[in-house]
Amino acid sequence: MRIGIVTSGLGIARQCLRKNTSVYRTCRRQVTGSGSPLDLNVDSKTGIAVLSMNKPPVNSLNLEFLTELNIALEKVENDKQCKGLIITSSIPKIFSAGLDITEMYQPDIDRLEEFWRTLQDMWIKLYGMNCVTIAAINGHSPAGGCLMSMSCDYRIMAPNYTIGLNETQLGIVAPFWFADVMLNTVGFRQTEMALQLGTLFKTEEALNIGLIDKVVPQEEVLSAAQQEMQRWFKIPGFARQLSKTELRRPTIEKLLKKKEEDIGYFRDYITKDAIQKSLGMYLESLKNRRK
Ligand SMILES: CCCCCCC/C=C/C(=O)SCCNC(=O)CCNC(=O)[C@H](O)C(C)(C)COP(=O)(O)OP(=O)(O)OC[C@H]1O[C@@H](n2cnc3c(N)ncnc32)[C@H](O)[C@@H]1OP(=O)(O)O
Repeated sequence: MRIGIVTSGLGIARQCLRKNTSVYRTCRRQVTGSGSPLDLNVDSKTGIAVLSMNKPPVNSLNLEFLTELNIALEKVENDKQCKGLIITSSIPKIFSAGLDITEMYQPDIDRLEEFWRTLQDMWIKLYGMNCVTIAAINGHSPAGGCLMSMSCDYRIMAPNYTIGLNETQLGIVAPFWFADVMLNTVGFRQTEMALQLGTLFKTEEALNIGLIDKVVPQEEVLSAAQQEMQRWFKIPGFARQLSKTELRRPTIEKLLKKKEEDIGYFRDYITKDAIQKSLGMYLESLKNRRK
């Protein structure tokens, strides 16, 4: 089954979310053309869903894209046929460039808050997914891209890319829940160094510190993820799921308790003059890189 979801504005996205049971039908109908930022393929035989991000140029996470991701995650979670989810990218050499910096630079405040809330929701869903989740990292994966990868159960990455929480290099700070996920993944010492230095790890370095679990050639990333999934499927689902929930629940609950506070903190922090200046300079440096 091939399902695509188009980004034709928040209206449709919200409509899909509200009428959750008809999401499949509604979205399939919309999809026929090209231009969908997400491809969701569910193989009913294997029970594996492949969610491929396809938002040129760099799969940056803006409000609309995060909304689409939320819809897709919800669909997978509600689909009794789906036992596993692989997240990957259709953009050559990029998994995801992380949060769309233009959402945070000179923002409209209402949209900024909605953006952050939607990101929180996406992370809560992904980190807490009952089904097995594997990140097939076939490109660079900085900041928000790294958060998405770390939120999966297993990470397979192609060589010669970078991954990490590089926020300090932008002059900003990774939120506590980004840091918590990294802590849960690689431990305190690696996290305190990586977060302060804003380290972007090369694939091999990421493997060495346990930020990713396996390296395979670029063209094998997806098939390796499909293969890995079989190992997880052999474990009785309920026992595996409960083990995951027990381990991840405290981290999710920490954010759930402070969701509104976190949105306010983010808004006040991001709109500070000094932070706006840093973001503006970083955006400029990205644009000038190719000159
Ligand atoms: C208390 C809370 C505090 C705040 C917390 C905020 C947490 C933030 C989390 C984040 O995720 S911030 C984003 C961090 N991301 C990055 O630093 C990645 C930046 N991008 C790159 O390094 C590179 O673009 C790339 C991903 C390695 C790809 O390189 P490539 O050479 O293939 O493409 P580019 O020519 O650099 O980019 C093409 C195009 O896309 C624009 N762009 C790239 N990344 C972003 C982004 N994250 N947001 C918005 N736009 C981005 C880039 O400027 C180019 O634009 P044009 O010049 O074509 O207009």
